[in-house]
Amino acid sequence: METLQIGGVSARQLADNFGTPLYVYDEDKIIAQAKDAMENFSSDMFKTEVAYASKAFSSIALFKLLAAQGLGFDAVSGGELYGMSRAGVDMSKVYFHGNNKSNKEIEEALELGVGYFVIDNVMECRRLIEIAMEKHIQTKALLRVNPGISAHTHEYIMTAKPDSKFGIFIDDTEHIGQVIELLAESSHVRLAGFHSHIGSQIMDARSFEKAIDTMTYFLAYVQREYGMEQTELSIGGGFGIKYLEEDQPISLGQMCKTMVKYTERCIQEKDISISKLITEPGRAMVGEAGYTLYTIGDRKRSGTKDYLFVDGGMSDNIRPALYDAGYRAVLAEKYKEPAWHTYCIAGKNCESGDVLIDTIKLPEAKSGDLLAVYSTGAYGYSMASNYNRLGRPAVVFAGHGKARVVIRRESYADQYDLEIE
Ligand SMILES: Cc1ncc(COP(=O)(O)O)c(C=O)c1O
Ligand SMILES: N[C@@H](CCCC[NH3+])C(=O)O
Repeated sequence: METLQIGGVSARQLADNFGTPLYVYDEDKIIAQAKDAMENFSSDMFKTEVAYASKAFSSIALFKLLAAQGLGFDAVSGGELYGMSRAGVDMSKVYFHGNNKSNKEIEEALELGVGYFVIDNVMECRRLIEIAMEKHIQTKALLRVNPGISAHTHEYIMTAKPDSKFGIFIDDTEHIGQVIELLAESSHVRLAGFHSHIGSQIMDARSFEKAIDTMTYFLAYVQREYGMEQTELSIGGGFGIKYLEEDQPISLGQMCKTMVKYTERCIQEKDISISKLITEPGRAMVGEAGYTLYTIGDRKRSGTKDYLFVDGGMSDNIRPALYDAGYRAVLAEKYKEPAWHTYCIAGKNCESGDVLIDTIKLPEAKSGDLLAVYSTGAYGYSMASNYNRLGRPAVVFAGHGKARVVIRRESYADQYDLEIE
C-alpha cells in the first residue's frame, strides 16, 4: 500500500503524530516558489521587490522562511504587522495595506518602521499625515488606484470594478489629485508611487498586462500633470494556482518574468521611467504547498448522494461555501488505486452548505481512511474559524522527511480562554 508523502513524510505518519484535521505544508515547495519569484522578478531597468501577501497564510515560521529568501511582505492589519515584527522581518520591506486602517494601527506601523503605507482614500491620507507629524516619523506611501480591469475570476474575488471598495478609481482625478497634493505638502509622508491589484486566482497573463498598460498610462499622466518622476509601481498579486485537474496556471516564475518584461516594454513605449516594480503574490506562494488531511468518519447515503463525512469542514476551509471553490483530493493510502466511486465530501459543521467537495471520484472509502485535499495552503487556515467550537487545526511544516508543528491545534480551553466568568 503506497501512501502519499508530503515533504518526505507519509500522510499516515503525519495524521498519527499530529492528529486530524491537519494543515500540512511542504516546506520545500514554498522555498521553491519563493526562489522562482525572486529569480524571475528582476530587471536591469528598475529595482524590484516581491512582497508576500500574508493574508494568504501567516505564521512566524513562514515569515522567517520567506524573509530568509529576501522577500518583503504585504500586511493588512496590526495583527499581521505584529507577527512580522515578532518574526524579525525587516520592516522597511513591509507594505501596509487595508482600507480603514485605524489610528492605532497607523501609530503601530509607524513605530515599527514599516516601509510603505498603501493609502486607500483621502481621509486615510489626512490621518496618516497628521499621525506621522505628531510622532515625528518620516515614512513613504503608495496610493492604491483601481485601474478598473475586470479580471476573469469569481466575482467575489474581483477587486477592480469601478465600484470596488478598494482604492481610488483611476478616472477619479479629483481625489487622486487631492492625495498627491496633500502628500506633496507633507514634511513626513512622501508619495513614492502607486499600487494596483486586479483580483485573485487569475490565470490569464493578459489581465495583468492590461493592468500594467493602464497603470503606466496613469504614471505618464501623473508625470505630465504633477511632475512626478521615477515613481514606484506595485502591480499587486492575484496569480492563479491549480485547484482542479483542468486548471492550467502559468508558473509563478514565468508570470513574474512576463510582468517585468511587459512593464519594461510599456515604460519604454510611453517614455517614462519607474524606480521600482513591486508584486505581491499570496496564493501562488503557498497555495499548492498546502494540504489538509482529514479522517473519514461515518458514511451515509442520502437521496442521490453518497456522503463521506470528515472531521473538519467549512470551519477549516470556507472557500467552497464562500466562492463555490473546487478542490481535488485523494485517499492518502489508496491514492494510486483506481477511483470508481462517486462521493460527496461533507464536513461536520452544523450548516447544510458545509460541503467541501460536492462530487469526487475515489477508490472505495471506509471509516478511518485518510483524505488529503490538495492546494489548501492559501486562504485555508487564514480564513478558518472556530465555528461550532471545533477549534482550528494544527499547522505542520514538512520537509526532507521531517515534520514540525508551526501552529498548535486550538484546544477546547484555548477557545474559552478569552471568556470572563
Ligand atoms: C492588495 C492585494 N495584494 C495582494 C493580494 C494577494 O492576492 P493573491 O493571494 O491572489 O496573490 C491581495 C488579495 O487579493 C490584495 O488585495
Ligand atoms: N480570500 C480569497 C481571496 C481574497 C484575496 C484577498 N484580496 C480566496 O480565498 O480566494
